Amino acid sequence: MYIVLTNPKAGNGKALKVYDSIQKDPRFKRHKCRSFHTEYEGHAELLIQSIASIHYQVIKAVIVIGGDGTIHEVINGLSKHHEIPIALIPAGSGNDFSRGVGIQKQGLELFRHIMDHPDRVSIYPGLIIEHGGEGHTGKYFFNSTGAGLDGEVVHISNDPIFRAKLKKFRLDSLHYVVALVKVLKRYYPIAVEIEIDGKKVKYKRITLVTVTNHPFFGKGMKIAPNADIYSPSFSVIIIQPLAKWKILLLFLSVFLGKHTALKEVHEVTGRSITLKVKEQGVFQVDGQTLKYKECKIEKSQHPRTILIG
Ligand SMILES: Nc1ncnc2c1ncn2[C@@H]1O[C@H](COP(=O)(O)OP(=O)(O)OP(=O)(O)O)[C@@H](O)[C@H]1O
Repeated sequence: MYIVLTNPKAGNGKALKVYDSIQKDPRFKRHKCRSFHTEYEGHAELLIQSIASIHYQVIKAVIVIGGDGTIHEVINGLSKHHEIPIALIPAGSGNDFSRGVGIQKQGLELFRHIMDHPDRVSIYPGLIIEHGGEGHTGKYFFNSTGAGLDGEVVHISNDPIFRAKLKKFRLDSLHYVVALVKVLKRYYPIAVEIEIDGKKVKYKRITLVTVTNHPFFGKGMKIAPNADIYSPSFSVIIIQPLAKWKILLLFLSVFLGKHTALKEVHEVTGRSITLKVKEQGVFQVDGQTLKYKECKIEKSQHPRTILIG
């Protein structure tokens, strides 16, 4: 049995169109695909957790139709079932994980490929665990996590009122750019202590720190040009304070991965990273925001099979 999980809101309804096309394909019935649609934020995680807890022995794969937010919920919902393969039919507005893992095909063609002869790759998701807070719970991530400017931009760009306003002016595809401009008006660099594989550095002021599994962030920006999802290490991008005009230059060059030429931008690799901010700060984790004071980031000990095409 295959579980097909669709977020009908992803990509402004694109996921629903993709689902409509694949459920008409004869393979859908032949391979015993069972479909579920998410109904609210966070639903994918709860839904897949309860489906997997009952049917884990017969699930051949979970096929996700959606974007980065949906796939993030799904890996966390499957945190007790590392053996279940996941496939993503990208239908979000950003689709950074799809770029990072190298998915080439789309929609119905990708579905047919996954059913007939999928390429199987194995990756180690990231795991972020809070230190010293109330939760002590971990979150898995496929893309990246970070604090500073990117946390603030994601925080604003996920605000439903902000998104509704952009939609009204048909600017929703530019939500990261508009959020960046908004954040820059009042943004102050943060103090952070970063420990990478046992080496600790205290920064009085940085613009952002991002720990990433693959190069892409915020709809195809090549934030960490040398990151590789198949590597056992993360890429860590540290950006020291920049003049505001230079942040815009950074923003323009990041799509080509050329921003690392700026002297304020550093890219290093590491397997075990601890981030400690002075006051509780906004972290983005796969485009969702969480508040931490201190957190540890490592690769999951369990590989996850991804079906791609
Ligand atoms: N029925 C629903 N109504 C409203 N929100 C939903 C629903 N189902 C899921 N969501 C939420 O929609 C959010 C966005 O989904 P997703 O990230 O997959 O699409 P996207 O934003 O278009 O793509 P991307 O993240 O790749 O830019 C997720 O955080 C998820 O929790």
